[in-house]
Amino acid sequence: MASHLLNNMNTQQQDGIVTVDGPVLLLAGAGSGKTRVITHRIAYLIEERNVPAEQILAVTFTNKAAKEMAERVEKILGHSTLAMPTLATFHSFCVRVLRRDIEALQVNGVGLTRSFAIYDETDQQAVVKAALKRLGIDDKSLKPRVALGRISWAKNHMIDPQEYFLASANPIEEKIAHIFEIYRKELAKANALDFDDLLLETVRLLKSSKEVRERYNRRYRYVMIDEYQDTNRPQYELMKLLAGDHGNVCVVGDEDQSIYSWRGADIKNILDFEKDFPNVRTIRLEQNYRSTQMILEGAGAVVAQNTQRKGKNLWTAREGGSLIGYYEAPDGENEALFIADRIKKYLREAGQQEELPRCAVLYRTNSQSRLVEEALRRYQIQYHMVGGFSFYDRSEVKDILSYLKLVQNPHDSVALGRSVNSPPRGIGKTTMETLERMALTTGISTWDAIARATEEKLLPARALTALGNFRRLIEDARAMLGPDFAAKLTEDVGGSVTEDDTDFNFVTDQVSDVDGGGDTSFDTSSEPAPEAVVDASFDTSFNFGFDFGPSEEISTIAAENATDSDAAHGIDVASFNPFAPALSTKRGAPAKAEKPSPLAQSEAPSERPAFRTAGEAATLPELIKFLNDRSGYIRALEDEATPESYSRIENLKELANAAQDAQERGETLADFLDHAALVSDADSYSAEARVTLMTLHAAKGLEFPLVFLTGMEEGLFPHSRTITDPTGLEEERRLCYVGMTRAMDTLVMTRARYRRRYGSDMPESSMPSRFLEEVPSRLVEDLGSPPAQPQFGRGGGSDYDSPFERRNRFGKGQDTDGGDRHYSYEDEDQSGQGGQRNNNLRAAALGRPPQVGSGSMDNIASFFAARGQKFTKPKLDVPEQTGKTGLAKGARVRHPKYGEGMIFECEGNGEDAKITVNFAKHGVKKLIEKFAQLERL
Ligand SMILES: Nc1ncnc2c1ncn2[C@@H]1O[C@H](COP(=O)(O)OP(=O)(O)OP(=O)(O)O)[C@@H](O)[C@H]1O
Repeated sequence: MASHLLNNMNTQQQDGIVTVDGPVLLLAGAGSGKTRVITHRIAYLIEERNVPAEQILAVTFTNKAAKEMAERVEKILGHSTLAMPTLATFHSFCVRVLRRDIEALQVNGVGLTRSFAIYDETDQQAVVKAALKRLGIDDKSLKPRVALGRISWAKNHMIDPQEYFLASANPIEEKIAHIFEIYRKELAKANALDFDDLLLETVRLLKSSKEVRERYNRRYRYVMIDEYQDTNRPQYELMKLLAGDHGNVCVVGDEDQSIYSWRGADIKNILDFEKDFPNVRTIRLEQNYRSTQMILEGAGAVVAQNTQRKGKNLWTAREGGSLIGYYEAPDGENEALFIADRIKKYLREAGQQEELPRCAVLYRTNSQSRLVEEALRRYQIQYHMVGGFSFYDRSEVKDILSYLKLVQNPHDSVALGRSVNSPPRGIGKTTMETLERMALTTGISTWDAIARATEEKLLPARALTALGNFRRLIEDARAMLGPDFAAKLTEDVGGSVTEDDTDFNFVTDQVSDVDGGGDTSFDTSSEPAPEAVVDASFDTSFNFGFDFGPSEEISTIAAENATDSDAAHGIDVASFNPFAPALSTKRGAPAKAEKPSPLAQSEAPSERPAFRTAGEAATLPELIKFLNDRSGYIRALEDEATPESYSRIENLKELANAAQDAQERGETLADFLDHAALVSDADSYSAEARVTLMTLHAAKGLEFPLVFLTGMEEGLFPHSRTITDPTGLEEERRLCYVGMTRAMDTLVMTRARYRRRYGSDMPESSMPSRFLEEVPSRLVEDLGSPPAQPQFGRGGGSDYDSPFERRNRFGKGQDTDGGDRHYSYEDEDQSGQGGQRNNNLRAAALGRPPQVGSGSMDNIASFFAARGQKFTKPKLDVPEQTGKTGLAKGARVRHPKYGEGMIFECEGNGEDAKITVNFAKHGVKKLIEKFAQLERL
């Protein structure tokens, strides 16, 4: 059937789009248009096959990919449909399923409820630490992170604590099995799941409940799984369960881009798909539309060294292109400066031609970003870093999120542990230990332990008062989510309540809400909210949206009315939806709750009315503001009165903004917390950024006209952990392939001959990555790497002797324009007289003129001048200084790295004044005064 959706698609792509019935394996090489095929396939199902959108499910790995897919589908369809297919990540899909159906797993009413919490790594660590303590294991002999890694490994392989114990080969493994068991029980008690559990519990649910499974199979008639090569065992099982009897499952992947074995991904899933579904149709996408032939050939040559692959003949019509660039810097700093220089040039040149010049600097490990960041700052180049310290990881944000988690699920013991004394409210370690012991011995949650301790007066009066206040704070916040809260508030401020307003119904089905689907198999009928119990003495004096007045100690909800059950407050926190109007509109299914909330509009807080319609609960930003204030958190930060504490306050305000955005998207408290938990590193990628820094893992799926692949050194890439492990090494090679194939027009690979490791004073010599050797030399151009130097004071010989260099052109490029070039400013290690003399000797040996002032600012300037480029001295991101610090010859100084020394010589004046210092332990160093951080002794 000719369809406009097949326009501009090659034959294989067309096949991939129209083959919608039965199992399909789409083997898609890098840049071969798999995202394009998936999105067109979805549009094809909707437009040409008249499949209702809500019957389509596409699962990806990142929120970013899911979002992009949704946008692309909408664009292809040329309109936004009321019903959209479900485009979700594995984890978010599982959260939706569990938020709706997890209670089907309960046995005799025992089991997790829909208001379960999601534990992130910090929460998990807290549980593991407590388990270690309980077992009397020193956390230095067994690191919590290690134990957690093993637990996660076991879960990803679907091994339970007992099986783990039976298979354990040594006492450490046995201990981990015990920790695993405690960990499992603690999470169950806290009504919490970790990330791995989200998948495991969904699989368990779909396996154990035929009714639930069939409902999802009826709902999702067409299932697509992206990045199938990265699926682990639970994801594989989930795929099979979702494929159901209809078998309309299309998996898309590239075995050469499988890079997540450390997260349990099993490359066999893709290699064996044809065995799992004997009637599978396999389609190979082999035309690459992204990269030049040079880049593709280079990447292909690298990955061809792997044995675990099906093999593809990836080709491109983009013949030629520039050679793959290679630069070998003397050290990490110079590597970074080289990159910054190239980027500056690229942005200047490309900026005139391309609409949006974009480039990426890719590295194997996050810590490599530091030097590149510093160099970019020196060059005043703005950059965007993916995977830095996430907003949701900041301690103050985590603290307030813990309060919110507790409002959602008071049995979340980790959230309670985090918030109970933050800010300090006199609840000491001993009190908490007593409560935890009580919880442990009686099998109740810490929250319930507080109630019991209060009832039975098991703790000193002071502790009980403090705990009572804390408990009331949470109860008050929970009460804000109850329907009667608004009526109460309205009465108190003299507002009028209409009859219609009083029977507000909560929308209970979050799965449909999020999907926007109207499938009847997902009954979205509203459930009436249970009666709310709010004491008549409820204090409404705190003024929502403005100033929250008194802190917790004068909360007036009577303690006796603060009960533990969700129903007691008339809220079902899992299904509670304070933003029903937005939601109902989205779903096109008007409900009684549609009456627009005055507070659901984006008014500035100060413009909001101080009352609301009865039946309306507080909004999410109001709840956050209430907690910020009544917990005393903001006040404590204000009291600190430091720039740091003010910036923390700003972060908390930003959290309220995030909540406002969430509200406008129609999200519930549970959605908001889920979102905060599921935000991942890769999600911070911005397509508008001109310069992006990220790890190779995060770069998956992206493309850039210019890509730098840095740190191409043995031990760094491939990572030292994998060097003796053939399987690990193959994965590193795939990672290299992923990195290289991100480049569209230009690929530059760099390495440093010497690199500082583990903060060592002396940089260590490195060997070029074996992956460099695997790129045929005819594809490589040396970008002017300076010749290897004998390294002075570094204890290592020249790596010119490396077997890789001898065998490969990498690292032995012709130094076409002569000169011993260093992108170095202080070049402290070589600026001593001896170093200079030997550099010049080396230069002479290579038939080049001796250098003047090697490694100094002037040298850089002359280097650039020699290349016919204008050298603009970079402005550094450091406070301007006069350079006239009064340091003179003979003065004694201390340097942060070189220790004590005496000034030997001072040259120049002003901000570029240079100082030569004779350091007791490190000899003579020439430093630029304004950067040297010298302390006068
Ligand atoms: N038939 C086509 N004609 C023109 N351009 C195409 C075609 N198919 C794909 N492209 C372009 O090729 C590039 C790569 O496509 P896409 O991102 O879908 O590839 P991919 O297979 O998902 O890549 P990877 O797996 O490497 O991340 C995009 O810029 C896309 O627009």
